[in-house]
Amino acid sequence: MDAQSLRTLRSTFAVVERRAEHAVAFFYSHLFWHNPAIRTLFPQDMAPQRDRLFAALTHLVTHLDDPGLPGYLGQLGRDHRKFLATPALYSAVGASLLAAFSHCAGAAWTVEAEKAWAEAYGFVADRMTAGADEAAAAGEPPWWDADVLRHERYGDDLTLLTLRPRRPYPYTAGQYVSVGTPHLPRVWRTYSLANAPRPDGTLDLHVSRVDGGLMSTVLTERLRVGETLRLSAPGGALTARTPPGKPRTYIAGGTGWAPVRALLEEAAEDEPRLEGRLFVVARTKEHLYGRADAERLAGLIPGLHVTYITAAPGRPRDQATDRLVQALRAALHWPAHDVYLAGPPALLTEVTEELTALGTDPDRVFHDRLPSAAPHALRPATRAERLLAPPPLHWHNPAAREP
Ligand SMILES: NC(=O)C1=CN([C@@H]2O[C@H](COP(=O)(O)OP(=O)(O)OC[C@H]3O[C@@H](n4cnc5c(N)ncnc54)[C@H](O)[C@@H]3O)[C@@H](O)[C@H]2O)C=CC1
Repeated sequence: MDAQSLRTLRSTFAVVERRAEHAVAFFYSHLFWHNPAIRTLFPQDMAPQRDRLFAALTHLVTHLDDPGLPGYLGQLGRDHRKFLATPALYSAVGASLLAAFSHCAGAAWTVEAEKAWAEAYGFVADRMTAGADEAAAAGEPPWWDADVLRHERYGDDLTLLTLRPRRPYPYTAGQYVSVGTPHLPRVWRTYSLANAPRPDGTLDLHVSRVDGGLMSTVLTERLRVGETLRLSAPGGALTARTPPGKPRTYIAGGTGWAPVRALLEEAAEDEPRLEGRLFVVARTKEHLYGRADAERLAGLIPGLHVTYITAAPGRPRDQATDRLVQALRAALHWPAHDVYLAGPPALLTEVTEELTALGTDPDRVFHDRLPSAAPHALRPATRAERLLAPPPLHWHNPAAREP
């Protein structure tokens, strides 16, 4: 896409963004009015969906010149096979998107703008369809059914699940998966896989119950051993990439422990002599559910130095992050370290900023931004928030872990 078209896309988007609520309402009304059958592909509660449209568009508009975008879109298309997304669905979404933009952009909707958006959407749809076709050609199913083998609760908020997919489920330690359950038709939420691939194919998920959260409440309170969950193709880029011999730091906040645990399990197998440090952060001592596992892994990786951090009793959970920042400041040699980071978005933002100030190369701080677990607003509150939390293209990917 040429520079002029990029400018046009961004300037029209800036206009439409100011009327985001109206644009979203127009988009879905147009889509469902012209394609009534499509409504059944979306969850009953459309409110979280509305956020995702603009989160997705923001991601697109801010990443159009990113060389990683085609690969990302291919992966997204692969993931969208779980919705049984067809070429007809992609065209219908494109037509309604352009209709919503032409309705809301006012004088900014010029012939050039229409051309630029049609081209951009065509590119997105083509890359996603190609990703889906490649996965289908490789014999990959649209989703994997997985039986629940273990359902273990820790207090009111935390549940550890062990699943056995009925077909081999290939993934890399550190990746995440979208999970669906018959209790909540067409609703999907992302969870990190909490173990490195095992010979018996079983896998663990750590679920933190979000107040008012649909999926996390069902997985915590209603799911039983013997039930079946659906898993989408794995995704995410929090995978090991540190050259042998280079020191590294792992930082896990809350259930962000899940992908870090998987990475450490893999490292214990592949590179047990690594030099590194691990910070495990939790809102209270009772929430430090990963401690026994962390000790076990540190036993297998003698060069791993572990620090546990919690908030003081009765203090808010983010006090633990203040304490973490103090501990990070006290640690040395940041420019030499690769950093693997997982946890709530606010923790990721704060820690990334701090690490940059401490001299870590920002390109060597690895994390995925799972969609926020916070209750949704119609759209995220600030521009910075939207830019910092670009989830997958959610307007047809209800894969977010939102209530
Ligand atoms: N791959 C990843 O990055 C993963 C991310 N997550 C995310 O981690 C979160 C897990 O939730 P819980 O286990 O309930 O964690 P939590 O809410 O108990 O928080 C854990 C720690 O994160 C920090 N934190 C939380 N809110 C903060 C805030 N507003 N400002 C600064 N620091 C804050 C605090 O240090 C807190 O002790 C979810 O948002 C989930 O989406 C979960 C698994 C994997």
